[in-house]
Amino acid sequence: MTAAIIDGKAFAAKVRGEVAAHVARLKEEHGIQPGLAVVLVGEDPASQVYVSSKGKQTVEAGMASFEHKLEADTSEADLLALIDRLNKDPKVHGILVQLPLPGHLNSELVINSIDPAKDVDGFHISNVGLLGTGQKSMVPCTPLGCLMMLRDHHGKLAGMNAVVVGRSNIVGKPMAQLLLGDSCTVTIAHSRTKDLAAVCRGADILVAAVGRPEMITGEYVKPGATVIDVGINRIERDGKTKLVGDVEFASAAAVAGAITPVPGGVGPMTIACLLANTLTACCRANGLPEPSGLTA
Ligand SMILES: Nc1nc2c(c(=O)[nH]1)N[C@@H](CN(C=O)c1ccc(C(=O)N[C@@H](CCC(=O)O)C(=O)O)cc1)CN2
Repeated sequence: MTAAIIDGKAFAAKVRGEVAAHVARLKEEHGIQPGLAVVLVGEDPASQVYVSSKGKQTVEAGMASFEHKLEADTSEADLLALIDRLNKDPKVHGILVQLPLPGHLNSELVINSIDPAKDVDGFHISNVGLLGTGQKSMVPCTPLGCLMMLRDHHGKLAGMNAVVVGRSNIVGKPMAQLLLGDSCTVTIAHSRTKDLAAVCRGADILVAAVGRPEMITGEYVKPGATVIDVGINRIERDGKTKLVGDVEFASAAAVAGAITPVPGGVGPMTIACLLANTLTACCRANGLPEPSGLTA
């Protein structure tokens, strides 16, 4: 079998187009412009690229972008004071603190200081609890992007066996909650799961979010399964730096029914869903109906 490629880049462009159309209507009919504030602490090169893409795509969607770039040695008190100002700013509907933060800053404390209604990353403990209990919340962008691609590919997901490899708070756990919300039978597997390959071979939907380059090979894939690769790993190969996922693409694609590539799969959906979440937060803040198809 040769798998169909799920084109995240094209799908993300479609989502961004839908967001932009909603934003234009919000402005025309209500005089409201959604605003997103992104906070970057330090100079991590990958984070700088992601933050700059976020700012560019926010503006392209017709939203206001507020970028706050802070020195790597910024104190926790100064960062919390900035978040407090953004929480109170009516022009700001979404706040995102780019991760990872420098080691001297307490990420949990910082994230939990964001107003949950403006927490467009969906990482605040209140949003985690709301999602876990099936209530309306802000949903983490990467898992939301994966869910959108899966729904687009399969239609209904009810009754499918889903295995999520990875138990991070940012991807693995919320991904499992979302799949459960769509009535999948969900297994969360991880580095200490016994016979991981056999567990994965039970999956109709296999989500790889382990953070280990190309760990999931074709041996882990059930024939015809849909494989979603969340990994973004930079490796050295043949003297060059290469971006690879957590899935060994060639061997997995030979067995799977559908697969997301890296790059061009889940990654672009992360920023598209950030824009969708900012729009959703703005609609909620103004008591307006939420855009359909752009939330979980
Ligand atoms: N506060 C947050 N921090 C981080 C998040 C997040 O969702 N919220 N996720 C990642 C980084 N990230 C967004 O911030 C992100 C990662 C990758 C991509 C992407 O489009 N990747 C491309 C490849 C780009 C490249 O060459 O590096 C792809 O996969 O095609 C977008 C956003 C960690 N931090």
